[in-house]
Amino acid sequence: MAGSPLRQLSVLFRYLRGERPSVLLLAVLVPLGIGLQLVAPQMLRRFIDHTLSRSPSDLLLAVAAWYLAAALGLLVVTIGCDAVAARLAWRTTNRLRADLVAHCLRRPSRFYQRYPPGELVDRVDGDVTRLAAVMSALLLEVLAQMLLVVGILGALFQLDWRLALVFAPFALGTLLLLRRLVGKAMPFVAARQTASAELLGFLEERLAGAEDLRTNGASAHTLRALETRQTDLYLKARRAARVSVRWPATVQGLSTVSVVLALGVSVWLHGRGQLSTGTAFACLSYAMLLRRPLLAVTTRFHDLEGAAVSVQRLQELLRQDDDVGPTGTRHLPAGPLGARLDRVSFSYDPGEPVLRDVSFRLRPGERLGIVGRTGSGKSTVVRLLFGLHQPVSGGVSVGGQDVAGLDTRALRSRVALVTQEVQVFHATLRENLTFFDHSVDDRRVCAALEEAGLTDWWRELPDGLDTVLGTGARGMSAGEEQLLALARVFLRDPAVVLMDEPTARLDPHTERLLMPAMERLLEGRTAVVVQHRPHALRHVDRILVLDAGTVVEHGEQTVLAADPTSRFHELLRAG
Ligand SMILES: Nc1ncnc2c1ncn2[C@@H]1O[C@H](COP(=O)(O)OP(=O)(O)OP(=O)(O)O)[C@@H](O)[C@H]1O
Repeated sequence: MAGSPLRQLSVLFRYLRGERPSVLLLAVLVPLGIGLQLVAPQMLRRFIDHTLSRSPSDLLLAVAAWYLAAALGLLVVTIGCDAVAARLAWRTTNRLRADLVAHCLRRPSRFYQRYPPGELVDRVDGDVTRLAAVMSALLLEVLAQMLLVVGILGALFQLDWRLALVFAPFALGTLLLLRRLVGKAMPFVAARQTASAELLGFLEERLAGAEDLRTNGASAHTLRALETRQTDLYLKARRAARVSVRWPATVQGLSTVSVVLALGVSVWLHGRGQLSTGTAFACLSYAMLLRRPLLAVTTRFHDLEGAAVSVQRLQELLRQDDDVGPTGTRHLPAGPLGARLDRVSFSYDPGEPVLRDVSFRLRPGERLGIVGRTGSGKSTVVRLLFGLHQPVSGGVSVGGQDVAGLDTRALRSRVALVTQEVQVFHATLRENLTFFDHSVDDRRVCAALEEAGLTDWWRELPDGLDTVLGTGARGMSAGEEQLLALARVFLRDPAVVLMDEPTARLDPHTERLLMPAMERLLEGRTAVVVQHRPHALRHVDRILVLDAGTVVEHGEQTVLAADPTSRFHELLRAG
């Protein structure tokens, strides 16, 4: 938690670069507002002194008119400043939010294992919103109020240097105190925000699994766990509030002392005939005015510390630069593509290898089925071919090109991955298939649905291709969702199809219904299909059996199935 809040927040100024007109406008409005605030006590001084010296009423009226004009001007400038600063804050933080979302969209699956969706939402939205609230406060209250303090001291000096001498140590002392205290509450604020994000992550996970929790009788446990987390958040929030509240109270006390001091010095100088009544009144006005910026800056530091912690959390997120795909620039040749693993070893973390010396070669159009016990490394092979990970040693290639050297978009356009997880977006059926690419012709969309065997289903939908699917809209069965995933692949027409247990969450009957569509999809394409149930691998040419990351069998499916001594035969028999 190193660094002061202001240093942490300075990273936000990068986002101010594109906002020159608003920044320039603020650069004019803020000093103007400060000038108007400083000028008001001077008007009062003149008014009082002219009144006491019985000056002509025209002069008094003119001073009063100027005072009113200054007050009105200040009102207009304050409203203008607030509006420009709020707009600036929203525009800059919206850009920050967009950067964060773009960054998250590039992250691999392990990033989402590290940050559950609820916690990510708290960072991408909660932290950014906290920053939006503070950006305007930062611009207006911290910088402008500091300027106001300097302006007041200057005005006092101009009135009488002895007055300035009384206030300068107070203002300086307050600022030094603030400097010492700034950042002290940050560890506590960080603990509060982490607890809050964890609570959101917990809620998101438990509400998403509400049905499972209810049917398995785990609701009471969930409520108890919620209470524990809420208590933790409450205790951390209370601790942060206690630490943060210390110095507004200190500054409040100091500023009261300064007003009493100003009053005493003014009365003393006035009594000795060295200060006019108007000047004494102006001095008191400045003393009151000085309280405002110092108190505002002080109380705002609580928010600023919270914002600085948000920036730290956002920076931590932005530092996660483990990219989701290969970073190369090469493209794949047109036409059918082969695939190859050449003596590949791989481990997720430094430690036990997950794959050891795995090799196979697929000619264009050839289909490989991978079977093996749970945890034997089947999905890892698929992820390597999809460019989600790089091997520790050995080579992974598609179409004769090393996957690591390929352009990610080029790879994804020719290689498709189907898993058991199907994300149905809250969007129309058409958008769910085209991934929001509105240039795709409806005829191609319908053809893809037909290939997937979904024609009867979608024709029954109330709004056809415009029917909204997903949460809160038209629900789908697990089988229909899986067919939708196949239709997405048909639409993209890739050369290589990778399937990672696409039917794992389906019952055998639904799985059988899906088989014709899967067979159509694999026809004429190079494919790697991972399946737990070896019976579901009818449509592949070759079989590779993995055991603890090592290839223990590899051959033609028909040959292995017919050989009673083979591992594959044993797996088939075991069912
Ligand atoms: N993201 C990850 N980080 C660390 N270890 C992982 C990760 N994903 C998988 N593993 C580990 O790597 C090993 C192989 O996992 P993999 O998912 O490839 O196995 P699998 O054969 O597909 O298993 P299953 O049949 O259960 O899906 C397992 O021990 C697993 O715990």
